[in-house]
Amino acid sequence: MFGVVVVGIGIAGSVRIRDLLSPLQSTPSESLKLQSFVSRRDLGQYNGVKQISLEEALKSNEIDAAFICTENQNHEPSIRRFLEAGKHVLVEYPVALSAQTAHELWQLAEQKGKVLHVEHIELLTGEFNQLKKEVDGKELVEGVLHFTGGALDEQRFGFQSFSGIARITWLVDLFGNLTVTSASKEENEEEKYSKLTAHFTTADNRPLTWIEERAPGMKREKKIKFTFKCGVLDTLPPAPRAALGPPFMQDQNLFAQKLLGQVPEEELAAEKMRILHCIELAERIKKCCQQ
Ligand SMILES: NC(=O)C1=CN([C@@H]2O[C@H](COP(=O)(O)OP(=O)(O)OC[C@H]3O[C@@H](n4cnc5c(N)ncnc54)[C@H](O)[C@@H]3O)[C@@H](O)[C@H]2O)C=CC1
Ligand SMILES: C=CC1=C(C)/C(=C/c2[nH]c(/C=C3N=C(/C=C4\NC(=O)C(C)=C4C=C)C(C)=C\3CCC(=O)O)c(CCC(=O)O)c2C)NC1=O
Repeated sequence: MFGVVVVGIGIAGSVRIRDLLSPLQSTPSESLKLQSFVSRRDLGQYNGVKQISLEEALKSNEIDAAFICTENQNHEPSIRRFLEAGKHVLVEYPVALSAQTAHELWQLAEQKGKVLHVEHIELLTGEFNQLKKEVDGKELVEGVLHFTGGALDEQRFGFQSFSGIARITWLVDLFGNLTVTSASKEENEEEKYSKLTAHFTTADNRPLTWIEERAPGMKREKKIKFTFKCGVLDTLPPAPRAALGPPFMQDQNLFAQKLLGQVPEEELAAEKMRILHCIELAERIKKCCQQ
């Protein structure tokens, strides 16, 4: 059994608590035991789980792993403290807000011999599984991924290429490693409107464009237009419910498998490479926009 503490009780943190309290039967999640949670707010208890302070969590012998579900700005200091305290870490994406920090955090995890797991539920949805099947084996000519969503505060969630890392991850998982060719950002501070446009090329020199548009009240939605040699894909295929349960639950199982030593080294290495590659693209986009 691995004792777990959840840190940060927002949308993601409350789903984590729910899922930890009701693991799917006969899945690796059954080896996780939710012990307590940490919050800046004084909640006392939440769904029967007790609140403790961050210091108590770091010192506690009954806690083996922390789920970091706070805003992006807080990921780095939290991951560092839990790894330093000898705990395994699961963090909601993005792992960090700079490429250098991400590298340092992995180094620290390896030095401490602990698991550093980054949630990427965007790869675990029925929608994405279906899309991946459709794209598989087709030859890309060019593509666009356009995301819209509500405003996110950059102070708390970081530059848009980092908070939007899930879109970069989609493109990399579908089309392989990418190169950023240019990027720009439009903003209207009064209306809290922002639009990021990034251009990439694939290893075969095919162009891909990512647009991330955010404003208060804007509907959370993804649109695609992928042109292949054999035709155009311009709607996300209808998504069957994922057979393995909701995305956060699948992610929790993956983390438990890592703790149990059930994930092959090559898989861990490939995942780490993908995450670091995506963070490096995010960093490159940020630099282009700030030039
Ligand atoms: N909501 C979702 O569906 C998904 C969220 N994520 C990631 O999950 C993380 C959290 O996002 P949401 O839950 O949507 O945001 P949110 O704003 O609902 O929750 C963040 C929570 O963390 C708390 N918090 C911040 N700093 C803290 C600290 N130092 N100590 C304790 N608590 C602290 C805040 O008070 C807030 O309750 C982000 O990294 C986001 O990118 C990732 C995938 C999906
Ligand atoms: C309803 C309001 C709502 C909010 C405020 C919300 C926030 C939210 N959803 C995210 C991702 C995500 N959120 C979800 C799914 C969900 N997330 C949920 O809160 C719910 C209810 C679902 C259920 C379907 C998924 C699958 C991702 C990964 C990125 C993606 O594919 O869109 C992220 C991480 C940053 C990002 O990729 O944009 C945030 C902050 N999601 C929402 O749906």
